[in-house]
Amino acid sequence: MKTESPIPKTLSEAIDFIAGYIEAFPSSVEMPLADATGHVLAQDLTAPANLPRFDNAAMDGFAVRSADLAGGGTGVQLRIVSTIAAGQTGQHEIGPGEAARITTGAMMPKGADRVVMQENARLEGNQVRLFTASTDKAHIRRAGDDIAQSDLILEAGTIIGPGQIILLAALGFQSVSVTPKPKVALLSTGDELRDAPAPLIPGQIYDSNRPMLSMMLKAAGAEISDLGIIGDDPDHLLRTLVGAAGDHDLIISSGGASAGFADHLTRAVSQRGHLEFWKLDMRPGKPIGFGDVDHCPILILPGNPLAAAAGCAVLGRPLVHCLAGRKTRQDGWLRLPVSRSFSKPLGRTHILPGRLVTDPSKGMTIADPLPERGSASLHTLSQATVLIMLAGHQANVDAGDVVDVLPLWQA
Ligand SMILES: Nc1nc2c(c(=O)[nH]1)N[C@H]1C(S)=C(S)[C@@H](COP(=O)(O)OP(=O)(O)OC[C@H]3O[C@@H](n4cnc5c(N)ncnc54)[C@H](O)[C@@H]3O)O[C@H]1N2
Ligand code: MOO
Repeated sequence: MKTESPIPKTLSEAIDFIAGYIEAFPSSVEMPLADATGHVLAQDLTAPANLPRFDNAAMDGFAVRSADLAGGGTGVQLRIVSTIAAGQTGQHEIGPGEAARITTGAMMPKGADRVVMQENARLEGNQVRLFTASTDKAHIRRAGDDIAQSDLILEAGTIIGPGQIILLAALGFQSVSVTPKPKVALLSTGDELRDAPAPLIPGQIYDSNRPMLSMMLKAAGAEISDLGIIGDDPDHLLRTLVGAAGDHDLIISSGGASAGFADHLTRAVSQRGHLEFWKLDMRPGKPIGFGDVDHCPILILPGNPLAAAAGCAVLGRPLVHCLAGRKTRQDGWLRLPVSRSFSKPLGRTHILPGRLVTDPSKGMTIADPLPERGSASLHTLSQATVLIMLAGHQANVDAGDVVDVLPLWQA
């Protein structure tokens, strides 16, 4: 699948390219509410009922008629004719000179148009004396004040989290229509890689990218097929990619992305598809590539762990989000002051692993780059919580300048 768009060279062009390239799933599945967290809503939802469902008391106290409080209203004595707890329906209509004892959330009785807090009342047998003014707050939550029946409550493309679950639960939804999770095939390449507990001979290392990428992509909403480690054998690699392309929505690889004699990925993609872009003007992550194998999109991440993590955060996650139909593309990016100054070549995006810290002088959150250890540093990755983005157009960044910051491990 070759597109006519210009070939992306910068990270932001690559992000835009991917958003234009990927089409969200047209299909949907019905998901029980209890399992829906992390899924993306497939259709707009409207409210089947008002919220609150009925006029109810916002405070524990006494439901009364405002007219009885007229003329200053302090020290007014009313007769208690009923008690209404949350969950009960008030049977009595409150008449002149009458009050109902009521709890927070209980349905307002007919006739009453305000609640006097019990802190402003004194019980005197079956009477209550009220110390309040008719200008005080009414303390009633009106039906439909929060959400009106038929209101659009959640748009297709919304990611379902606890904030959406509480609303859906309150409206009585038991299930929702969501897009299926994108099926992502994940592989590592390199003859040097082994999975623990296999013993290592000199020259070999354990595959650490794959477990990290798997967690990052699952958190982003992907269903992962682990294709394991593929050695530096071009035929085996091509067979693996073609096999995965048939029943996955996306392939993500790490390693073998650059131009060394054992780097076969870009060639494999060119044989069975199209390499849309390769090599971005960014550090780390320069050899990142993107294209398709038999029409299945593939993101080729570099082997260096920091480059793999950064590439997954800036391009892998958005790819999964696009496939799942997630609406907001710039999800998660923050604008924060950076803790120290930097100089870098104009035109190139620099991604610095860092942490969020509090600026002691201002008490504000700022982004603090970790000491430079190179893009193979697992120590750095284990300490980092954010990626600090120094944009291509910035040659000099001073301490306090506001930069783009992306939480590294977020969903
Ligand atoms: N002559 C050049 N050499 C390199 C260039 C270059 O432009 N010219 N670019 C460097 C940069 S930048 C990067 S990033 C790496 C990326 O190369 P590859 O994607 O081909 O990655 P590999 O060579 O396969 O591996 C690089 C490094 O990472 C280790 N690795 C690979 N996979 C894993 C894994 N799953 N878990 C843990 N570690 C992994 C691998 O052993 C290597 O040490 O190329 C530079 N070279
Ligand atoms: O750019 Mo490589 O991607 O430095 O590690």
